[in-house]
Formats: sequence, C-alpha cells, structure tokens
Amino acid sequence: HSHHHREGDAQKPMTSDDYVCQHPAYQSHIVSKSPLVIYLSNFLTEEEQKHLQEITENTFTHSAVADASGAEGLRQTRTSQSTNVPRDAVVRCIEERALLFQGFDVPRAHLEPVQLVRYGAGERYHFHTDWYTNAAAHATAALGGNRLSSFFAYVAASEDVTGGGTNFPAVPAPRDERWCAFVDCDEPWENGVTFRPVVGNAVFWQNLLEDGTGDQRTLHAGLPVTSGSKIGMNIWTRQGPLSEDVRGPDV
Ligand SMILES: O=C(O)CCC(=O)C(=O)O
Ligand SMILES: [Fe+2]
Repeated sequence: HSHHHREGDAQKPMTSDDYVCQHPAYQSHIVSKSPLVIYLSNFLTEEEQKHLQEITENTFTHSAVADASGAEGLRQTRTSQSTNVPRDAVVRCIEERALLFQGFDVPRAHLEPVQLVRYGAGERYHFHTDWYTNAAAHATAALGGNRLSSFFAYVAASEDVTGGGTNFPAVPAPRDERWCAFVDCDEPWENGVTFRPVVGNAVFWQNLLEDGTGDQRTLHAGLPVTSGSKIGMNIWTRQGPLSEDVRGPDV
C-alpha cells in the first residue's frame, strides 16, 4: 500500500531520503562558436530554484573579487552579495548536470563550490573575466589551474525586475527574433549580446583558449539591476582538480 503515499510527492522536501536526481529536459542553443557560448533554457527546475534559495537564506555577504595583486577584497566593481552553496543531494544533481553537459571527461573534482550572487536595486558586477588574469596567485596547480568554463544561471528575479542582464560586449548578438525571448533585443548592436535574467535558464561559455590562456572575448558584466532584485548562480569548472579543502567534503 506504500505506493499510495507517493501521490502527494510534489510537496515533499527536496532533500528527503527518497529524493532522486532527475535532470530536466533543458534546451541548448549555440550563441557563438568562438568564443563558445551556449544558451540553456530550463536548466534549473522550479524546485531547484526554491531549494537553492532556502538553503542559502541569511548567508549572503558582500562579494569579494580578486584584484591584480592577488588580494581578495571588496571592490566597487562588484556591489552584489554572494554565498557558497552547501553541497547536498540537490546541489550535487545540478553539479552532475553541469559536468555531463561538458561531456564525460570532466571529473567532479574540477568543479568549484557552487556560488549564488544576489543583486538588489542599483547593484552590479562591472566588466570582468571569470578566468584569473593573475594566474600566479589564483590559478596554481594546487588551485586546479584557471577557470576553463562558466555557467551563469538565473535562480530568481522579482516580478518587477528591470536591468540585471548579463552583457558580453565582444560577442555579437544573434539575429533571429526568437532570441528576443532570452536576449535584450533593444541593446544597440555595438554593445554585443545581453542575456536577460530569465529564471531557470543559464548561459554556458568557455573561458580559456585551446592553449589554456584566457579568452579576452569572454569579458562580461552583470548590468545594474535598475529595479527589483535578481539571484544568479555560478558553476565554474577548473582545468584540473581542486583539493578537498577548497571543494569541501564530496558528499
Ligand atoms: O550577474 C550577472 O549577470 C553576471 C555575474 C557574473 O559574471 C559573475 O558572478 O561572475
Ligand atoms: Fe562573471
């Protein structure tokens, strides 16, 4: 008679013992082949969006960025708040999805802990690359090398959100009107492509060239949120494995 219990499944907590990792049927659309930029729609389920917010509630602090000297500090370039997401079965499922998207050859240990970023009105992240320009400080072998790829997923946005797109000035905006569901089609052509914060969707891109050096064309910014708020998620893949003290216990 136990199968009768399953009828109310929609309400059960995401981390209950019988949680099963099920990947949504997300869609992928190539935005650019060089640099490689791929748009993913429905990459995060509604349950995952909600769960990520619940497990990080009250843990956000002002985002740090690395400066040219290698020091971590608070900078006017990044006014958002961020937090590392504790790894549980749901987070691990999302990590697995991010790994599988990249083929079968990227080991789990190459992933950094997943990070959420929250922006209130007026907050932004100025132009930057996710790959470290000061590789000697941040991209040593012990730190897994540099950041090979990035996923930036939109986890939440308030109903009144305006602004807050992710802009890549060196990536030409795709032309077909169907892109306007995801891309800011009012952005002037010379500004490159701006992805609007469409909840559940994600942008994937490759940060490094084949020789392992950083690709300048991956420069991007989190444009100012002009009203409302937005929460995004970073999943960064390193060139090599990270030590357990960086990655945390591999649950
Ligand atoms: O907020 C965004 O749209 C982009 C954020 C970003 O680039 C980052 O956190 O590295
Ligand atoms: Fe970034």
